[in-house]
Amino acid sequence: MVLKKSPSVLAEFVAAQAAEERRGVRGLEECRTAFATEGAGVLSDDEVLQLVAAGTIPAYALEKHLHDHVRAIRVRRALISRASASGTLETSHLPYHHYDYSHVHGQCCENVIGVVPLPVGVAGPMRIDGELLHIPMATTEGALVASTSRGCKAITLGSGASTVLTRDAMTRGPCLQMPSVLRAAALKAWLESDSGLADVRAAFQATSRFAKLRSLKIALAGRLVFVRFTTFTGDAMGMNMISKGCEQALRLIQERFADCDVVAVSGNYCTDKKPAAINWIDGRGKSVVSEAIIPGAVVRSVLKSSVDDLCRLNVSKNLIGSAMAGALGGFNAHAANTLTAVFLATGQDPAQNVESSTCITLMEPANDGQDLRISCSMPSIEVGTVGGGTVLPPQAACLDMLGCRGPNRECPGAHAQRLARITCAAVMAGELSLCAALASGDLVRSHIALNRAVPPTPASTPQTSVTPQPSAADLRTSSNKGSA
Ligand SMILES: CC(C)(COP(=O)([O-])OP(=O)([O-])OC[C@H]1O[C@@H](n2cnc3c(N)ncnc32)[C@H](O)[C@@H]1OP(=O)([O-])[O-])[C@@H](O)C(=O)NCCC(=O)NCCSC(=O)C[C@@](C)(O)CC(=O)[O-]
Ligand SMILES: NC(=O)C1=CN([C@@H]2O[C@H](COP(=O)(O)OP(=O)(O)OC[C@H]3O[C@@H](n4cnc5c(N)ncnc54)[C@H](OP(=O)(O)O)[C@@H]3O)[C@@H](O)[C@H]2O)C=CC1
Repeated sequence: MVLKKSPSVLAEFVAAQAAEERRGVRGLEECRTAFATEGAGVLSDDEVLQLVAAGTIPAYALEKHLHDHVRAIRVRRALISRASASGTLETSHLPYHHYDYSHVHGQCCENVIGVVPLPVGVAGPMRIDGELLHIPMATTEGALVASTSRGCKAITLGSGASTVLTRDAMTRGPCLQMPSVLRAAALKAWLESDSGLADVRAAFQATSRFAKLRSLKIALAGRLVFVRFTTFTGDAMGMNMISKGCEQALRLIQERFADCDVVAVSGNYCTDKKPAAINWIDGRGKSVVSEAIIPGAVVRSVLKSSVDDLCRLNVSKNLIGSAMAGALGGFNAHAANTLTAVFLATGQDPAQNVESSTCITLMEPANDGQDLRISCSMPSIEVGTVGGGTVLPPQAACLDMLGCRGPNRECPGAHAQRLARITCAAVMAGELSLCAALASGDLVRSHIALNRAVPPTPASTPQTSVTPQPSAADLRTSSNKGSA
C-alpha cells in the first residue's frame, strides 16, 4: 500500500471529513476517553477512524479492539481508501463478507482487507495406490485442470498410480559463528559425536510432542558453522515446529560452547523457499516417487500421442532441454503447475512450491514397447495437514476430499505423507497430459480454447498480411512425424 498522504495530513483529512459528513461524531479527546473507559466497541466507525488516524489504535490492531472481524476490515478499508490516491478500496470488488475469519488472525494473515477467492477445479478421479480420488486444484490457468484430468484418466485406465515415500524429514539450517576455524572444527566434532547428538536431540525434542530429530549435517565456511537439523514433524509441514526446536538446541550449544555466536536460526542451509541443490540431492519434507504404466491404446485414444513420441519428447525436452538450460531440479514439464494448484487448494505455504516442485519425469517404453512407463521423482514435497492455511475451512474441505484433514491421531505423520503421495501422483498426471499435448502439437490450440476468454472473431482480426497460423493438425504432421 502506498500512502499518498502523510499521517498528519491523513489525520486532518479523516477528522475534517468525519466532522463534515457526520454531525454528531464525537471529538478526538471524547473518543479517546470513551475508548479508554469503555473500549472501542462503543465508538462509531468514524470515531474509530479518528483514533486510528491519530495513532491511538494501530490499524493492524483493529480486530483486537473491536472484537468484530468484519467491522475491523470495514474500518481498515475506509482508512486506506481515504489515505490513497485512488480511493477505491472501500467500494471495490475485493470481497470481505461471508468469510470465516476466526482462524485468520494469529495464524494466517495480518492487516486483512478482504479475501481473494480462487476457482477450485477438480481433476480425476485417479486411482492412486488402489484408491480412486478426486483432486482439488485452485488455479486461474484455464486448461490446467482439464489437462490433469486427462492424465488422471489415462493413468486410471492403465495401472493406476503407485507411489513410494522414500524419506520424511523437514530441515532447518542455522548459521553459527565461532572465534576461529579451529573452534568451528571443535563444535563440528562435538555435534557429530554420539553424546553431542544425543544432547542436542534431547533439547530439540523437548519442544514438541511430534518433532523427532533424525540427524545433523554440518558444513564449515571459514569459522561459520552451518548445521542442518533434519526432523520428522508428524502431520505438520514443520517449519514453526522445527524452528522452535532449533532455538532450544542452539541455547544448549551456547551453554556448551560459550564462544558460539548464533548468527541466524535460518542460515539458508535449510533451504526454505529458495532454489538449492541441497534439497534436490538430500531431500526436504517428503521425498516421493510415483509411477504408472499406460497401455499403448490409451496413449493413442486418450492422450492422442504414441509411446515413441512421448519418450522422445521426454528425453529431448525434460532431460536434454533442461540440462541445456542449466536446470536445478527442473527436469519436468510443469510439475510446479499441478503442485501449486494442489498447494493452494489444500492450504499449503505457496512459497514452498519453489523446492517442492523439483521433479525429474522419466518415460520409457514398457511391455516390449507396447505401453508407456512414466515416473515422477520429487525429493522435496513440503506439505502438512495441520497448521498454517490448513485450518481455513475451504482449504480444510479440500483436505477432507483427499481423506487427510488435520492430524492423524493413530499414526502421526500419515496424513501429511498421504497428501505428499497424492500430490506426486497428480503431478505425474499433469506431466503425462502436457507432454502428450506438446508431442501432438495441441498445446496452443487447447490454451486458446480453454485459457483465453474471447477468441478473436474474423471481424476483429487485423486485415493485414499476417502469415496464417498452422492448425494443430498441421503442427502434428510437420513436427511430430509418426504420431498416432
Ligand atoms: C485440454 C486437453 C486436455 C484436451 O485434450 P483432448 O485430448 O482433446 O481432450 P478430449 O476432449 O479427448 O478429452 C480427454 C479427457 O481430457 C479431460 N478433459 C478434456 N477437456 C476437459 C475439460 N474442458 N474439462 C475437464 N476435463 C477435460 C477429460 O478427462 C477427458 O476425458 P472424458 O472425461 O471426456 O472421458 C489437452 O489439449 C491438453 O492437455 N492440453 C495441455 C494443457 C496443459 O497441460 N496446460 C498446462 C499449462 S502449460 C504451461 O503453463 C507450462 C509450459 C507449457 O509453459 C511448460 C513447458 O515449458 O512445457
Ligand atoms: N517459522 C518459520 O521460519 C517458518 C514458518 N512457516 C509457516 O509455518 C507454518 C507451519 O508451521 P508448522 O510447524 O507446520 O505448524 P504449526 O506451527 O501449527 O505447528 C504444528 C502444531 O500442531 C500440533 N500438532 C497436533 N497434532 C499434530 C500432528 N499429528 N503432527 C504434527 N503436529 C501436530 C503441534 O504440536 P506440538 O506443539 O507438540 O509440536 C504444533 O503445535 C505455516 O504457516 C508456514 O507458512 C513457513 C516457513 C518458515
